[in-house]
Amino acid sequence: MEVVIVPDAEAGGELIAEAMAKLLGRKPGALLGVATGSTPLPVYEALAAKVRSGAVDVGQARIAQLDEYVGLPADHPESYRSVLRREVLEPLGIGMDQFTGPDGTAEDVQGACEAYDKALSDAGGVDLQLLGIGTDGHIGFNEPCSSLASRTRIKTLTEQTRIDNARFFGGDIGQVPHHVITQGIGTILEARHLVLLATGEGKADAVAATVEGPIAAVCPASALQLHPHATVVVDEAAASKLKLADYFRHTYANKPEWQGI
Ligand SMILES: N[C@@H]1[C@@H](O)[C@H](O)[C@@H](COP(=O)(O)O)O[C@@H]1O
Repeated sequence: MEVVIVPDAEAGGELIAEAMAKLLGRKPGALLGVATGSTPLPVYEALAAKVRSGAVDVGQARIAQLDEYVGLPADHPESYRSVLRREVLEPLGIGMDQFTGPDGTAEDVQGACEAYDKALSDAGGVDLQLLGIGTDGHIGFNEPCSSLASRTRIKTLTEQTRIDNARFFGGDIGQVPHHVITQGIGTILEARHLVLLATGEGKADAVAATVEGPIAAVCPASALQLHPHATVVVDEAAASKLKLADYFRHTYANKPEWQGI
């Protein structure tokens, strides 16, 4: 696992957008896995700026969703499909025909989960999966003690995650669904490159457990330690509880320039 400590969220966004641009340069039809939440926004802004300047062509790029609320109509403004349309697809000029996500409105939720897992592998697998992290170490909506081998499935949110996400529902926790569909941890680990971005002091404990703690289902993001190509990008505040911060700074400062992340 590589840990890159950046000065701020904007620098993290630029670094990851650059990695996405390089990937699309060598594989124009790459499948990019995207996440919701506030953290990835600087990545999408930096990538959109590259599209506008002509530095990257997303004409053939494909976008895959990480997780979704169960029961929100697809056109509800806070369904993750709507959020991604607004924050990723529209700014990048990518159409819905280049997008794939789970059906959070399906009557047969389990069937929808299995269908999405299969759709991802039929699409050739995710090339780069961008991840945020919950304050409890969750990735996607894989709450603590999710199986590290899990596939896309329905999960019940913890109260903490519902409290954290109430801000997107006008602060009304009653509006936050209890159930979600999420790519499983086993599904996420199949992506060719995992890039987790964490910013702010509120993520410092979760980042320390992810990077320097044991691989344990109680911290789902620690599963990244099992992946052959995982990059954790953190700002100074999110890195503040890493014991090996100086080592991570040293290795990143001295790696070959051609290597990228
Ligand atoms: N399902 C999403 C996660 O994918 C995201 O990483 C997390 C953190 O969000 P934020 O980046 O806003 O802290 O929120 C939700 O739970």
